Amino acid sequence: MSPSLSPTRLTLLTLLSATTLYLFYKSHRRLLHRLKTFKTLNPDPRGKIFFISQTSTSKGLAQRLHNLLTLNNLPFDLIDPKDYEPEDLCKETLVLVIASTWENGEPPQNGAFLVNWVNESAEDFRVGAALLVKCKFAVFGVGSRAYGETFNAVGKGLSGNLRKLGAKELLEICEGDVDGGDLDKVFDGWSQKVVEALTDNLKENGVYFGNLNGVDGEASDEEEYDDEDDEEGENGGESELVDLEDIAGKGPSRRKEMVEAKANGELNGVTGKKAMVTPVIRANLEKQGYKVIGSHSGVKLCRWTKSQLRGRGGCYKHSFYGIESHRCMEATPSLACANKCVFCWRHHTNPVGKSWQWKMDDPLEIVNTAIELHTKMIRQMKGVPGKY
Ligand SMILES: Cc1cc2nc3c(=O)[nH]c(=O)nc-3n(C[C@H](O)[C@H](O)[C@H](O)COP(=O)(O)O)c2cc1C
Repeated sequence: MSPSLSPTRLTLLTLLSATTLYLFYKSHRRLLHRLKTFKTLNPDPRGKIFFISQTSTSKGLAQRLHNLLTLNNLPFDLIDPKDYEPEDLCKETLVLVIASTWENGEPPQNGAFLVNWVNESAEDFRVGAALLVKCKFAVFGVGSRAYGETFNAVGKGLSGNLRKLGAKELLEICEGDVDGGDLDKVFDGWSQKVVEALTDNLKENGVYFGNLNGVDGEASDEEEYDDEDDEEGENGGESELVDLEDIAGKGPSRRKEMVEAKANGELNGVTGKKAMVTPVIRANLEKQGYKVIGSHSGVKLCRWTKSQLRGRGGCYKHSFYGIESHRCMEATPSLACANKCVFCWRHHTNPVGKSWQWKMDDPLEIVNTAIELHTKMIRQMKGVPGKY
Protein backbone atom coordinates (compact mmCIF):
# COMPACT_ATOMS: atom_id res chain seq x y z
CA MET A 1 0.00 0.00 0.00
CA SER A 2 1.43 3.43 -0.93
CA PRO A 3 2.00 5.86 1.99
CA SER A 4 -0.64 8.25 0.56
CA LEU A 5 -3.28 5.59 1.05
CA SER A 6 -2.45 4.68 4.63
CA PRO A 7 -5.54 4.07 6.79
CA THR A 8 -4.97 7.31 8.75
CA ARG A 9 -4.80 9.37 5.56
CA LEU A 10 -7.79 7.56 4.17
CA THR A 11 -9.80 8.36 7.31
CA LEU A 12 -8.65 12.00 7.17
CA LEU A 13 -9.58 12.23 3.50
CA THR A 14 -13.02 10.76 4.17
CA LEU A 15 -13.56 13.15 7.08
CA LEU A 16 -12.52 16.13 4.94
CA SER A 17 -14.83 15.12 2.10
CA ALA A 18 -17.71 14.58 4.50
CA THR A 19 -17.12 18.00 6.12
CA THR A 20 -16.94 19.69 2.71
CA LEU A 21 -20.14 17.99 1.64
CA TYR A 22 -21.84 18.94 4.90
CA LEU A 23 -20.73 22.60 4.60
CA PHE A 24 -21.91 22.70 1.01
CA TYR A 25 -25.25 21.24 2.05
CA LYS A 26 -25.61 23.78 4.89
CA SER A 27 -24.77 26.76 2.70
CA HIS A 28 -27.23 25.53 0.10
CA ARG A 29 -29.96 25.30 2.74
CA ARG A 30 -29.00 28.73 4.05
CA LEU A 31 -29.37 30.16 0.55
CA LEU A 32 -32.76 28.48 0.12
CA HIS A 33 -33.86 29.78 3.51
CA ARG A 34 -32.82 33.33 2.57
CA LEU A 35 -34.68 33.12 -0.70
CA LYS A 36 -37.76 31.86 1.15
CA THR A 37 -37.49 34.64 3.75
CA PHE A 38 -37.00 37.24 1.04
CA LYS A 39 -40.07 35.97 -0.81
CA THR A 40 -42.14 36.01 2.36
CA LEU A 41 -41.02 39.48 3.32
CA ASN A 42 -41.25 40.88 -0.18
CA PRO A 43 -44.13 39.07 -1.77
CA ASP A 44 -44.98 42.03 -3.95
CA PRO A 45 -42.41 44.77 -4.37
CA ARG A 46 -44.87 47.15 -6.01
CA GLY A 47 -46.76 49.88 -4.19
CA LYS A 48 -50.55 50.02 -4.18
CA ILE A 49 -52.88 52.95 -4.85
CA PHE A 50 -56.39 52.33 -3.54
CA PHE A 51 -59.34 54.46 -4.64
CA ILE A 52 -62.41 54.48 -2.42
CA SER A 53 -64.92 56.21 -4.59
CA GLN A 54 -68.65 56.39 -5.35
CA THR A 55 -68.99 58.87 -8.21
CA SER A 56 -65.43 58.57 -9.55
CA THR A 57 -63.93 61.82 -8.21
CA SER A 58 -61.41 59.93 -6.07
CA LYS A 59 -60.96 57.31 -8.78
CA GLY A 60 -60.01 60.03 -11.29
CA LEU A 61 -57.51 61.53 -8.86
CA ALA A 62 -56.03 58.10 -8.18
CA GLN A 63 -55.57 57.51 -11.91
CA ARG A 64 -53.81 60.87 -12.19
CA LEU A 65 -51.47 59.95 -9.36
CA HIS A 66 -50.82 56.56 -10.94
CA ASN A 67 -49.80 58.26 -14.23
CA LEU A 68 -47.51 60.68 -12.41
CA LEU A 69 -45.80 57.89 -10.47
CA THR A 70 -45.38 55.82 -13.64
CA LEU A 71 -43.82 58.83 -15.40
CA ASN A 72 -41.34 58.99 -12.54
CA ASN A 73 -40.52 55.28 -12.85
CA LEU A 74 -42.24 54.46 -9.57
CA PRO A 75 -44.07 51.14 -10.07
CA PHE A 76 -47.56 51.08 -8.54
CA ASP A 77 -50.75 49.08 -9.03
CA LEU A 78 -54.05 50.92 -9.12
CA ILE A 79 -56.50 48.92 -6.98
CA ASP A 80 -60.24 48.96 -6.58
CA PRO A 81 -60.60 47.74 -2.96
CA LYS A 82 -63.70 45.74 -3.83
CA ASP A 83 -61.31 43.32 -5.58
CA TYR A 84 -58.77 43.26 -2.78
CA GLU A 85 -58.42 40.89 0.17
CA PRO A 86 -57.74 43.09 3.23
CA GLU A 87 -55.73 40.37 4.96
CA ASP A 88 -53.12 40.87 2.23
CA LEU A 89 -52.41 44.30 3.73
CA CYS A 90 -49.89 42.60 6.03
CA LYS A 91 -47.72 41.99 2.98
CA GLU A 92 -47.77 45.54 1.65
CA THR A 93 -44.85 47.89 2.08
CA LEU A 94 -46.33 51.02 0.53
CA VAL A 95 -49.97 52.00 0.31
CA LEU A 96 -51.48 55.22 -1.01
CA VAL A 97 -55.21 55.76 -0.44
CA ILE A 98 -57.51 58.27 -2.10
CA ALA A 99 -60.75 58.04 -0.13
CA SER A 100 -64.00 59.94 -0.29
CA THR A 101 -66.59 60.24 2.47
CA TRP A 102 -70.35 59.94 2.06
CA GLU A 103 -73.47 60.24 4.17
CA ASN A 104 -72.96 60.12 7.93
CA GLY A 105 -69.24 59.88 7.38
CA GLU A 106 -69.53 56.45 5.73
CA PRO A 107 -67.25 55.12 2.98
CA PRO A 108 -68.46 54.47 -0.58
CA GLN A 109 -69.54 50.91 -1.27
CA ASN A 110 -66.42 49.81 -3.09
CA GLY A 111 -64.26 50.51 -0.02
CA ALA A 112 -66.65 49.61 2.78
CA PHE A 113 -65.21 46.14 3.36
CA LEU A 114 -61.60 47.31 3.44
CA VAL A 115 -62.38 50.30 5.67
CA ASN A 116 -64.39 48.16 8.10
CA TRP A 117 -61.65 45.54 8.19
CA VAL A 118 -59.02 48.15 9.08
CA ASN A 119 -61.27 49.81 11.65
CA GLU A 120 -62.29 46.54 13.31
CA SER A 121 -58.75 45.20 13.33
CA ALA A 122 -57.47 48.39 14.95
CA GLU A 123 -59.99 47.96 17.78
CA ASP A 124 -59.36 44.24 18.20
CA PHE A 125 -56.68 43.71 20.85
CA ARG A 126 -55.98 40.23 19.53
CA VAL A 127 -54.66 41.61 16.26
CA GLY A 128 -51.86 43.58 17.88
CA ALA A 129 -50.18 46.86 17.06
CA ALA A 130 -47.51 45.45 14.79
CA LEU A 131 -49.65 43.95 12.06
CA LEU A 132 -48.70 46.51 9.41
CA VAL A 133 -45.30 47.39 10.77
CA LYS A 134 -43.64 46.97 7.36
CA CYS A 135 -46.07 49.31 5.68
CA LYS A 136 -45.70 53.00 4.85
CA PHE A 137 -48.81 54.84 3.82
CA ALA A 138 -50.28 58.17 2.81
CA VAL A 139 -53.96 59.13 2.65
CA PHE A 140 -55.66 61.80 0.57
CA GLY A 141 -59.22 62.50 1.74
CA VAL A 142 -61.88 63.67 -0.71
CA GLY A 143 -64.89 65.33 0.90
CA SER A 144 -66.75 68.52 1.47
CA ARG A 145 -66.24 70.89 4.39
CA ALA A 146 -69.97 71.63 4.14
CA TYR A 147 -70.58 68.35 5.99
CA GLY A 148 -69.00 69.72 9.15
CA GLU A 149 -67.95 67.05 11.63
CA THR A 150 -67.90 64.28 9.08
CA PHE A 151 -65.64 66.21 6.70
CA ASN A 152 -63.26 63.57 5.35
CA ALA A 153 -64.22 61.20 8.17
CA VAL A 154 -63.23 58.13 6.12
CA GLY A 155 -59.74 59.38 5.25
CA LYS A 156 -59.10 60.54 8.81
CA GLY A 157 -60.40 57.30 10.32
CA LEU A 158 -58.30 55.18 7.97
CA SER A 159 -55.20 57.18 8.65
CA GLY A 160 -55.55 56.84 12.43
CA ASN A 161 -56.38 53.15 12.32
CA LEU A 162 -53.56 52.25 9.94
CA ARG A 163 -51.24 53.92 12.45
CA LYS A 164 -52.81 51.91 15.27
CA LEU A 165 -51.97 48.75 13.33
CA GLY A 166 -48.31 49.74 13.13
CA ALA A 167 -48.14 51.33 9.66
CA LYS A 168 -46.08 54.54 9.39
CA GLU A 169 -47.09 57.68 7.59
CA LEU A 170 -45.06 58.54 4.54
CA LEU A 171 -46.84 61.91 4.57
CA GLU A 172 -49.50 63.37 6.84
CA ILE A 173 -53.08 63.04 5.68
CA CYS A 174 -54.07 65.70 3.15
CA GLU A 175 -57.72 66.77 3.11
CA GLY A 176 -59.26 67.83 -0.18
CA ASP A 177 -62.46 69.89 -0.23
CA VAL A 178 -64.52 69.37 -3.40
CA ASP A 179 -66.44 72.55 -2.70
CA GLY A 180 -63.40 74.64 -1.84
CA GLY A 181 -62.51 75.37 -5.47
CA ASP A 182 -58.92 74.22 -5.16
CA LEU A 183 -59.19 70.41 -5.04
CA ASP A 184 -56.97 69.85 -8.10
CA LYS A 185 -54.29 72.23 -6.86
CA VAL A 186 -54.22 70.65 -3.39
CA PHE A 187 -54.14 67.15 -4.87
CA ASP A 188 -51.33 67.95 -7.31
CA GLY A 189 -49.29 69.52 -4.49
CA TRP A 190 -49.75 66.38 -2.37
CA SER A 191 -48.94 64.08 -5.31
CA GLN A 192 -45.73 65.98 -5.93
CA LYS A 193 -44.74 65.50 -2.28
CA VAL A 194 -45.37 61.74 -2.62
CA VAL A 195 -43.07 61.60 -5.65
CA GLU A 196 -40.38 63.59 -3.80
CA ALA A 197 -40.55 61.38 -0.71
CA LEU A 198 -40.17 58.26 -2.85
CA THR A 199 -37.44 59.55 -5.14
CA ASP A 200 -35.46 60.94 -2.17
CA ASN A 201 -35.55 57.48 -0.70
CA LEU A 202 -34.45 56.01 -4.00
CA LYS A 203 -31.40 58.30 -4.03
CA GLU A 204 -30.52 57.59 -0.39
CA ASN A 205 -31.21 53.87 -0.15
CA GLY A 206 -31.21 52.61 -3.71
CA VAL A 207 -34.80 51.43 -3.39
CA TYR A 208 -37.84 53.56 -3.88
CA PHE A 209 -39.80 52.41 -0.89
CA GLY A 210 -38.12 49.55 0.97
CA ASN A 211 -36.22 50.82 4.01
CA LEU A 212 -38.22 54.05 4.15
CA ASN A 213 -37.14 55.81 7.32
CA GLY A 214 -35.84 52.60 8.77
CA VAL A 215 -38.73 50.37 7.74
CA ASP A 216 -36.86 47.58 6.16
CA GLY A 217 -38.16 45.05 3.71
CA GLU A 218 -35.12 42.82 4.20
CA ALA A 219 -34.67 40.22 6.89
CA SER A 220 -32.84 41.41 9.99
CA ASP A 221 -29.71 39.60 11.19
CA GLU A 222 -31.69 37.66 13.77
CA GLU A 223 -34.35 36.73 11.27
CA GLU A 224 -31.92 35.78 8.58
CA TYR A 225 -31.15 32.29 9.63
CA ASP A 226 -31.84 30.14 12.56
CA ASP A 227 -30.15 26.79 12.87
CA GLU A 228 -32.99 25.46 15.03
CA ASP A 229 -35.41 26.05 12.17
CA ASP A 230 -33.02 24.10 10.06
CA GLU A 231 -32.97 21.16 12.44
CA GLU A 232 -36.74 21.12 12.47
CA GLY A 233 -36.74 21.08 8.72
CA GLU A 234 -34.28 18.25 8.71
CA ASN A 235 -36.36 16.23 11.11
CA GLY A 236 -39.37 16.85 8.97
CA GLY A 237 -41.09 18.43 11.97
CA GLU A 238 -43.28 21.49 11.86
CA SER A 239 -42.57 24.56 13.92
CA GLU A 240 -45.28 25.18 16.51
CA LEU A 241 -45.10 28.92 15.92
CA VAL A 242 -46.81 30.00 12.76
CA ASP A 243 -45.34 33.11 11.29
CA LEU A 244 -47.82 35.83 10.50
CA GLU A 245 -46.41 36.33 7.01
CA ASP A 246 -46.58 32.64 6.30
CA ILE A 247 -50.21 32.36 7.19
CA ALA A 248 -51.69 35.70 6.15
CA GLY A 249 -53.69 35.42 3.01
CA LYS A 250 -53.33 31.63 2.82
CA GLY A 251 -56.11 30.46 5.09
CA PRO A 252 -59.77 31.03 4.40
CA SER A 253 -60.18 34.79 4.37
CA ARG A 254 -62.98 36.72 5.99
CA ARG A 255 -64.08 38.03 2.59
CA LYS A 256 -64.16 34.48 1.12
CA GLU A 257 -66.12 33.20 4.11
CA MET A 258 -68.64 35.96 3.70
CA VAL A 259 -69.04 35.31 -0.02
CA GLU A 260 -69.57 31.60 0.65
CA ALA A 261 -72.01 32.28 3.48
CA LYS A 262 -73.95 34.64 1.25
CA ALA A 263 -74.11 31.99 -1.47
CA ASN A 264 -75.58 29.61 1.13
CA GLY A 265 -78.10 32.23 2.22
CA GLU A 266 -76.54 32.38 5.65
CA LEU A 267 -75.86 36.04 6.15
CA ASN A 268 -77.78 39.06 7.39
CA GLY A 269 -78.30 37.67 10.85
CA VAL A 270 -80.47 34.73 9.78
CA THR A 271 -78.20 31.85 10.63
CA GLY A 272 -74.89 33.51 9.83
CA LYS A 273 -72.12 33.76 12.37
CA LYS A 274 -69.07 35.85 11.82
CA ALA A 275 -65.84 33.92 12.17
CA MET A 276 -64.04 35.10 15.27
CA VAL A 277 -60.65 33.83 14.23
CA THR A 278 -59.29 34.95 10.92
CA PRO A 279 -55.87 33.59 9.83
CA VAL A 280 -54.22 36.82 10.95
CA ILE A 281 -55.80 36.72 14.40
CA ARG A 282 -55.04 33.01 14.78
CA ALA A 283 -51.37 33.52 13.96
CA ASN A 284 -51.11 36.37 16.43
CA LEU A 285 -52.78 34.44 19.22
CA GLU A 286 -50.68 31.36 18.66
CA LYS A 287 -47.56 33.51 18.75
CA GLN A 288 -48.70 34.76 22.14
CA GLY A 289 -49.06 31.18 23.35
CA TYR A 290 -52.82 30.74 23.09
CA LYS A 291 -54.45 27.48 22.21
CA VAL A 292 -57.18 28.46 19.81
CA ILE A 293 -60.43 26.56 20.20
CA GLY A 294 -62.96 26.45 17.40
CA SER A 295 -63.55 29.89 16.01
CA HIS A 296 -64.45 31.54 19.28
CA SER A 297 -61.98 31.11 22.11
CA GLY A 298 -58.35 31.14 23.00
CA VAL A 299 -56.94 29.69 26.18
CA LYS A 300 -53.73 30.14 28.06
CA LEU A 301 -52.86 30.06 31.73
CA CYS A 302 -53.14 33.52 33.17
CA ARG A 303 -49.92 35.03 34.45
CA TRP A 304 -51.21 35.07 38.04
CA THR A 305 -51.87 31.36 38.01
CA LYS A 306 -48.35 30.73 36.77
CA SER A 307 -46.93 33.10 39.33
CA GLN A 308 -48.90 31.45 42.14
CA LEU A 309 -47.85 27.96 41.05
CA ARG A 310 -44.26 29.14 41.17
CA GLY A 311 -44.81 30.46 44.69
CA ARG A 312 -44.38 34.09 43.66
CA GLY A 313 -47.78 35.38 44.70
CA GLY A 314 -51.17 35.34 43.08
CA CYS A 315 -53.83 37.75 41.94
CA TYR A 316 -56.07 40.03 44.01
CA LYS A 317 -58.56 37.17 44.55
CA HIS A 318 -55.91 35.36 46.55
CA SER A 319 -54.47 38.40 48.30
CA PHE A 320 -57.83 39.83 49.36
CA TYR A 321 -60.08 36.82 49.71
CA GLY A 322 -57.72 33.87 49.99
CA ILE A 323 -59.31 32.22 46.93
CA GLU A 324 -56.94 29.61 45.60
CA SER A 325 -58.09 29.73 42.01
CA HIS A 326 -54.74 28.39 40.85
CA ARG A 327 -55.61 25.06 42.51
CA CYS A 328 -59.14 25.01 41.25
CA MET A 329 -58.30 22.96 38.16
CA GLU A 330 -56.77 20.23 40.33
CA ALA A 331 -59.86 19.84 42.49
CA THR A 332 -63.03 20.41 40.49
CA PRO A 333 -62.27 21.30 36.89
CA SER A 334 -65.15 23.17 35.33
CA LEU A 335 -65.76 25.99 32.95
CA ALA A 336 -66.29 28.39 35.85
CA CYS A 337 -63.00 27.24 37.24
CA ALA A 338 -61.26 27.56 33.90
CA ASN A 339 -62.53 31.11 33.77
CA LYS A 340 -60.76 31.82 37.02
CA CYS A 341 -57.35 30.55 36.17
CA VAL A 342 -57.02 30.66 32.42
CA PHE A 343 -57.14 33.70 30.29
CA CYS A 344 -59.83 33.15 27.76
CA TRP A 345 -60.40 36.10 25.50
CA ARG A 346 -64.16 35.62 25.56
CA HIS A 347 -64.20 37.02 29.03
CA HIS A 348 -62.16 40.03 28.11
CA THR A 349 -64.11 41.09 25.06
CA ASN A 350 -67.70 41.31 26.00
CA PRO A 351 -69.50 41.30 22.69
CA VAL A 352 -72.25 43.58 23.94
CA GLY A 353 -72.28 46.63 21.74
CA LYS A 354 -69.92 45.00 19.27
CA SER A 355 -70.88 43.60 15.94
CA TRP A 356 -69.61 40.14 16.84
CA GLN A 357 -72.18 37.41 17.01
CA TRP A 358 -70.94 34.21 18.46
CA LYS A 359 -71.65 31.65 21.06
CA MET A 360 -69.48 29.21 22.87
CA ASP A 361 -69.61 25.98 20.90
CA ASP A 362 -67.15 23.81 22.77
CA PRO A 363 -67.19 24.50 26.52
CA LEU A 364 -65.82 21.03 27.18
CA GLU A 365 -62.84 21.65 24.96
CA ILE A 366 -62.09 24.90 26.76
CA VAL A 367 -62.08 23.10 30.10
CA ASN A 368 -60.03 20.22 28.76
CA THR A 369 -57.46 22.58 27.27
CA ALA A 370 -57.29 24.48 30.54
CA ILE A 371 -56.75 21.23 32.46
CA GLU A 372 -54.10 20.15 29.98
CA LEU A 373 -52.21 23.45 30.28
CA HIS A 374 -52.53 23.40 34.04
CA THR A 375 -51.32 19.83 34.38
CA LYS A 376 -48.37 20.50 32.12
CA MET A 377 -47.41 23.51 34.18
CA ILE A 378 -47.56 21.56 37.45
CA ARG A 379 -45.57 18.66 36.02
CA GLN A 380 -43.01 21.10 34.74
CA MET A 381 -42.75 22.73 38.17
CA LYS A 382 -42.26 19.34 39.81
CA GLY A 383 -39.56 18.49 37.31
CA VAL A 384 -41.44 15.57 35.79
CA PRO A 385 -39.57 14.73 32.59
CA GLY A 386 -41.46 15.09 29.35
CA LYS A 387 -41.99 17.46 26.49
CA TYR A 388 -43.78 20.68 27.45
C1 LIG B 1 -75.21 62.67 -0.22
C2 LIG B 1 -73.80 63.10 0.01
C3 LIG B 1 -73.27 62.99 1.27
C4 LIG B 1 -71.95 63.41 1.52
N1 LIG B 1 -71.44 63.32 2.79
C5 LIG B 1 -70.18 63.78 3.02
C6 LIG B 1 -69.65 63.74 4.34
O1 LIG B 1 -70.27 63.30 5.30
N2 LIG B 1 -68.38 64.20 4.54
C7 LIG B 1 -67.63 64.71 3.52
O2 LIG B 1 -66.50 65.11 3.75
N3 LIG B 1 -68.14 64.76 2.25
C8 LIG B 1 -69.37 64.32 1.98
N4 LIG B 1 -69.87 64.37 0.71
C9 LIG B 1 -69.05 64.91 -0.38
C10 LIG B 1 -68.41 63.82 -1.22
O3 LIG B 1 -67.35 63.26 -0.53
C11 LIG B 1 -67.94 64.41 -2.52
O4 LIG B 1 -69.06 64.59 -3.34
C12 LIG B 1 -66.87 63.63 -3.24
O5 LIG B 1 -66.50 64.33 -4.40
C13 LIG B 1 -67.30 62.24 -3.65
O6 LIG B 1 -66.19 61.60 -4.20
P1 LIG B 1 -66.28 60.20 -4.96
O7 LIG B 1 -66.97 60.49 -6.26
O8 LIG B 1 -64.89 59.79 -5.17
O9 LIG B 1 -67.05 59.28 -4.11
C14 LIG B 1 -71.17 63.96 0.46
C15 LIG B 1 -71.75 64.07 -0.82
C16 LIG B 1 -73.05 63.66 -1.04
C17 LIG B 1 -73.62 63.81 -2.42
